[in-house]
Amino acid sequence: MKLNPEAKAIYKGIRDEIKNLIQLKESLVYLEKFFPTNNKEEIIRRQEYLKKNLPKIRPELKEFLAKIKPIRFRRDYLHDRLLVVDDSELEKARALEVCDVSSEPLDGYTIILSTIGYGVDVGLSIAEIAPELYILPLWENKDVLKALSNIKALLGEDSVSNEILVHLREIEKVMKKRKLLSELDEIVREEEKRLNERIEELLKEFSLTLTGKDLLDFLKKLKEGDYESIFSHFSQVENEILEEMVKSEERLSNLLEIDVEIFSRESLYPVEVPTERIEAMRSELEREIKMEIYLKSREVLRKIRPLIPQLREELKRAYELEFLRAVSEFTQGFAFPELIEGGIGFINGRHLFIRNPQPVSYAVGEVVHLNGLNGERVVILTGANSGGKTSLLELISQIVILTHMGFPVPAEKAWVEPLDELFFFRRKRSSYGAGTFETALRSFARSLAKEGKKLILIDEFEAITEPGAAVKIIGELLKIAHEREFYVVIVSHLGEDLKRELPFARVDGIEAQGLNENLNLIVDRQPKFGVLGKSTPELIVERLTKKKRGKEKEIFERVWRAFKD
Ligand SMILES: Nc1ncnc2c1ncn2[C@@H]1O[C@H](COP(=O)(O)OP(=O)(O)OP(=O)(O)O)[C@@H](O)[C@H]1O
Repeated sequence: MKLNPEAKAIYKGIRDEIKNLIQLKESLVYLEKFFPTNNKEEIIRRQEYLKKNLPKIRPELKEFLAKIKPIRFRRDYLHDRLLVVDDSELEKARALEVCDVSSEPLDGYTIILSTIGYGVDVGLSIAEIAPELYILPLWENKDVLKALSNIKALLGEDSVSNEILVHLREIEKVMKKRKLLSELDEIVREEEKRLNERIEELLKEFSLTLTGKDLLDFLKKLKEGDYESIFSHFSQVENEILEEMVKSEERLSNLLEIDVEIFSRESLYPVEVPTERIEAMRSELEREIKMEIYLKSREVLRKIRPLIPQLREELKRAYELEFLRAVSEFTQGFAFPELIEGGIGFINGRHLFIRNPQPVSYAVGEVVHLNGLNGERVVILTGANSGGKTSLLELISQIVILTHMGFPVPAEKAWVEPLDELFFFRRKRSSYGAGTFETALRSFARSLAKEGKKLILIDEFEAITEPGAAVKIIGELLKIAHEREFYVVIVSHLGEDLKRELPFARVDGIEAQGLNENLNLIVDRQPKFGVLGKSTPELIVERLTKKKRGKEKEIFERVWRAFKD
């Protein structure tokens, strides 16, 4: 569908509004597929797709969909392993580009894999040689798998993520160990601190027991040269300290599941584990954990590999669902328009960007469902300042654009003929002058010259030229539009003059009904069909007469009287 720049701006406004509701960037591509189209079958296809899918959307889906992220299985090169293969397989193995390959075992690798019996037996595939490339992304995205499972459950469907999650539990233990490894420094330093505190306690108790009579005893034995009993006194505390050390090491052994002997028996207090010893422990643990992760991953992957394509499908569907969810949120209370021939109309349409708008019913062309119309294709919309004329043109555009996107529209009911073009001429308050007039005239004429089904919306064309000339120009252009069977709604204050020129046109009016107690205009936004809208300057003068004081009031009173006479 062809949209001139102003119409396109309205389309973009709608698209951005939906875009803002979409929580996942991967879902945005779906929105791009809904650019307005003039193809009736395509509009119907889109409507049917949305009619089928929107009812599935429930508000509870939102929080789970927000947690969906892509699970990327990256093809990394793993430097920790060597694959030993027969000479004849070297080329094929290297082509996998997943780890170093050799025809004989080499030093310096944590994991040695082999197809010819030099290490852990493997087949020549990435899943066998580097199963972690599949399993670790799944493990790191357990939240995504859980969310997917919840989403499917809300749809009353089963998800493969449930089965994947069950199998992933098999690597839970080793993954916990891997986490501990990353915290090894803190764990050892914490134990070291605890041990030192315990030793301090022991020493404190020990010094307390040495007071008084014990001290005299001690001195006596020293004089007598009875070192044995003095040493035995000290060794008692030494033993207790050693016992505490063993306890600490046992605690670490249990936690890390390796033998731990890291506290020096040479210096008993304060205890300090040398960094090299922690590092040695770390590399031993790392080696063990890497091997265990490899073996477990391979075991798990053998079971879940066949589920991965379906998982990919489910993730894709989740992105689509998030798009649908945003559309559903945006179109709450909207209705699907009926595609008809001969006109455009709606009942109780609500402007998308006005808060609590007064619903408005409107039509151009042959729409039998609205009373008081005679199928006029050209309509002149007149009436009160700030009555809502521009807003009505916007509302018509919104309904027409959403219809051509295949979406429901903000109205109770709507009937729209599929069009080839929407042309919206918006009056720009800032730009007046010969240049503006010429540009506008040219683009108006260009739109009139081209074939196709069209809706032309014009907001106060006369504002950019003189009223007298405007009647002639607009009159002639609208005659052409009428001959070519285009639909036109034109906002104009020159209703009476234009009506004379264009007997085929309908004139509608939005009317101000008076002033309320705060002297604000009361406007009925619903245009009256076939009725010229009364203009409001009179009401504005009345308002100023009532609001102003003194000399100014006198002036406005005189002007107001002029209206009444
Ligand atoms: N259906 C509606 N319900 C509630 N408010 C509305 C409605 N239509 C328009 N308005 C409000 O009325 C004000 C004037 O609207 P708008 O600019 O469309 O009027 P207008 O007739 O084009 O005015 P002007 O003659 O000055 O160009 C805006 O603030 C708009 O939000």
